[in-house]
Amino acid sequence: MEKMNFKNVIVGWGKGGKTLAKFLAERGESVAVIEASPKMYGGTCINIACIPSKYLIVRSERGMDFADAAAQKATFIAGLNHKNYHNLADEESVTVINGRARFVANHELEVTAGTDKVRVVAERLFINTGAKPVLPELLGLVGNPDVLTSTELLDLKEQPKKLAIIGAGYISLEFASMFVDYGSEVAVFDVREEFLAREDRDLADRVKSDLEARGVSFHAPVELQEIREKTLFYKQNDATHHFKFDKLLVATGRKANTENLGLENTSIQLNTRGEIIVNDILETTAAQVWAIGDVHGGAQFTYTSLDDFRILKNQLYGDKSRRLSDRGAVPTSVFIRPTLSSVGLNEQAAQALDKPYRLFKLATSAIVKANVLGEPQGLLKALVDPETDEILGAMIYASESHELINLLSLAIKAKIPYGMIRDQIFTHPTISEGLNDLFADANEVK
Ligand SMILES: Cc1cc2nc3c(=O)[nH]c(=O)nc-3n(C[C@H](O)[C@H](O)[C@H](O)COP(=O)(O)OP(=O)(O)OC[C@H]3O[C@@H](n4cnc5c(N)ncnc54)[C@H](O)[C@@H]3O)c2cc1C
Ligand SMILES: NC(=O)c1ccc[n+]([C@@H]2O[C@H](COP(=O)([O-])OP(=O)(O)OC[C@H]3O[C@@H](n4cnc5c(N)ncnc54)[C@H](O)[C@@H]3O)[C@@H](O)[C@H]2O)c1
Repeated sequence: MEKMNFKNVIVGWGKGGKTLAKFLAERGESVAVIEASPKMYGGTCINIACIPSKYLIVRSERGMDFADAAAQKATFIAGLNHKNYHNLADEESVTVINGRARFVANHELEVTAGTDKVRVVAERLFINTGAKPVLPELLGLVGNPDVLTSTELLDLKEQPKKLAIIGAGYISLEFASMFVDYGSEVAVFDVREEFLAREDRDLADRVKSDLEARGVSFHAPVELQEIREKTLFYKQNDATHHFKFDKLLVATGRKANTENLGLENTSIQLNTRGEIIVNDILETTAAQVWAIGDVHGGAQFTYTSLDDFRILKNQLYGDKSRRLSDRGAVPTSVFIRPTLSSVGLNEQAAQALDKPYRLFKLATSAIVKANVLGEPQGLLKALVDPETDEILGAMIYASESHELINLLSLAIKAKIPYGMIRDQIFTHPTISEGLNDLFADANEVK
């Protein structure tokens, strides 16, 4: 069997890994990137997750027809995939190896593509294999052609008229918000009673009632019983109900992609959730082997995978000052309508930590731009440290909050006192100028 040797090998074309590969290539180091599927050049985000979903979401909000949006999306994503491939493959010192990698030893992999096999030996190894959907154990789920994960749903060419969704997390809410805008009937089922459990109740309740007002129905807590062809049977309040669907989306979380990776042949250890154990600088339990992105657990975002790259770059070529533990508050955005974004501590987290806070609240309807946009629904909240005046956390449920939250994230990191944002000049009319008002004395909740 052919044996290839490289200084650096990256397993999986994830966000952090592809950025690292480019960086290493620009330094002239030999790099191999092993990717299981040509459809995934560029990784999960651009091919089957963030980008295709946001492409379709934006067009649903513009009133576009689903089939047209889906066709345009397919062309757009094919272009991104192509661009991502060439971004690495055209580098002189990069070798793209097509096939599924499996460890045979700490620094040796066997890569299989059809009947072809090669051995790849690496001085330094970076595991960036991402995550995959968790499927609940439910009779009739596996093998049902109308039961889909987000990957297959994003590939549909025709709009499902009736969409059932199992799970009420990030993926579910984004798809629910999008498909009601395309005109589908959407019903969401969750085993957990509490909606968006990590959010403060005032915000979560508003998100739920706004989605309900737009036509999404929520059923929780339910006990899922079985799926028979295009019908979901579930129990709620001791009675059995059913929902007939065209397509059913399973969105019950994603788990680290470590199965069948041959890690039993190495000293790379997993935790009980099957995630690769890493230390504060992303080293696994094997020397000269690192893990990047979803595969090592924690927050599952493209931008945290990218930040893993920054840590590795700093640790391997910089002043070794960056680590996971200095990442600070990671902002998040759920791309529903309007967007729900947050960073840092919310009220329930502050209370759990016994952390004193001053609370500021503003209804989105008080921001003129939100009314101009025709999206006055929503709420802004911020927590401030009573001693230092620093912002502890912010939650914005308003149009364009996915942009605004990054400004607040920076303010938290830079320890900017809230008064500076209250008195900052912002352009008009914008959603950002709402921050002048949010932090005004009159909006402090005593
Ligand atoms: C529907 C959806 C929407 C999302 N929206 C957002 C969003 O808006 N914003 C956001 O930040 N995050 C979003 N996420 C999460 C985000 O997509 C992931 O957190 C991110 O892509 C993880 O990147 P990664 O670097 O860990 O690896 P990935 O990008 O997941 O890359 C892993 C790669 O490894 C390959 N691979 C796996 N096993 C092997 C093997 N044995 N051999 C060779 N190759 C292998 C895979 O084919 C894949 O290409 C979304 C996720 C989903 C599912
Ligand atoms: N905008 C973004 O940044 C974005 C968008 C989509 C996904 N993502 C990432 O992808 C990850 C995965 O998303 P997700 O929505 O699959 O997971 P999630 O963890 O956000 O939500 C899973 C939901 O499924 C429910 N659930 C679990 N088991 C169930 C069962 N057996 N029956 C019914 N309900 C069940 C949970 O109660 C929860 O509400 C997210 O955690 C996020 O990190 C990010």
